[in-house]
Amino acid sequence: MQYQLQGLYGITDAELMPSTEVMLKKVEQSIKGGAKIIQYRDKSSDLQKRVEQASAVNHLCQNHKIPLLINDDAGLAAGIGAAGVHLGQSDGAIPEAREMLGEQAIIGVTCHDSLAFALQAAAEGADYIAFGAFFPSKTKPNATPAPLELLMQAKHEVNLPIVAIGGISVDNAAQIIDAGADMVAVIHALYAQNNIKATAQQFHQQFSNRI
Ligand SMILES: Cc1ncc(COP(=O)(O)OP(=O)(O)O)c(N)n1
Ligand SMILES: Cc1ncsc1CCOP(=O)(O)O
Ligand SMILES: [Mg+2]
Repeated sequence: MQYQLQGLYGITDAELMPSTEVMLKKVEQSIKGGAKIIQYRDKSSDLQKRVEQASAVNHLCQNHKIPLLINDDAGLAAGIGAAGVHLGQSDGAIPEAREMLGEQAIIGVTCHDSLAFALQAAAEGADYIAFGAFFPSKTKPNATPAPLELLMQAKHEVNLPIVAIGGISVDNAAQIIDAGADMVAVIHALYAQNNIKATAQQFHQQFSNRI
């Protein structure tokens, strides 16, 4: 299936979603509010939990025709038939992930604050590039800071959809989108909210204003 790589990109979080049931409810609310891509991100080594949760979220996403990407783990993505994988700079090679997942899979790559990483990811066959953190992140306080101007520069120099991540909220998303981001990836400012659907709608609105 061809997916639209634009809009709100929700990323799951083990602390904000302490059970699979809570995870499914929160992710569904975000999709109903307009999230276009979901990532399953769990940094634990509990393989059984990871398989169970990733499979459950994958079913939910498939029902809504939304792609689920698995963070870090192309093997898990292949095992549960997810739409793709998100790879950091130390999470394995793009060609190997492509081999495991196939031509249709979405492979996203973390580029931190580096245009050189982005150009390399593009040359190796990535489907999107991700920069950040653009703002202080509650989820990942030590993430490399990235400047807003990088988005505009990448827009001109790399022919791939761009994800911005790190401390993005409904209050600062507009400047990120104006600077050239095609997607905003959000954890805390989405999934820690009481009304996740309404928050997702607010993010979605900021993209709709520009389409
Ligand atoms: C969409 C998106 N962008 C960046 C990241 C960060 O990936 P990585 O640098 O590998 O860090 P971890 O998320 O694995 O801690 C991401 N997950 N998603
Ligand atoms: C995984 C990751 N990589 C850079 S910042 C970040 C966390 C994003 O979470 P939040 O939206 O809560 O800042
Ligand atoms: Mg990673």
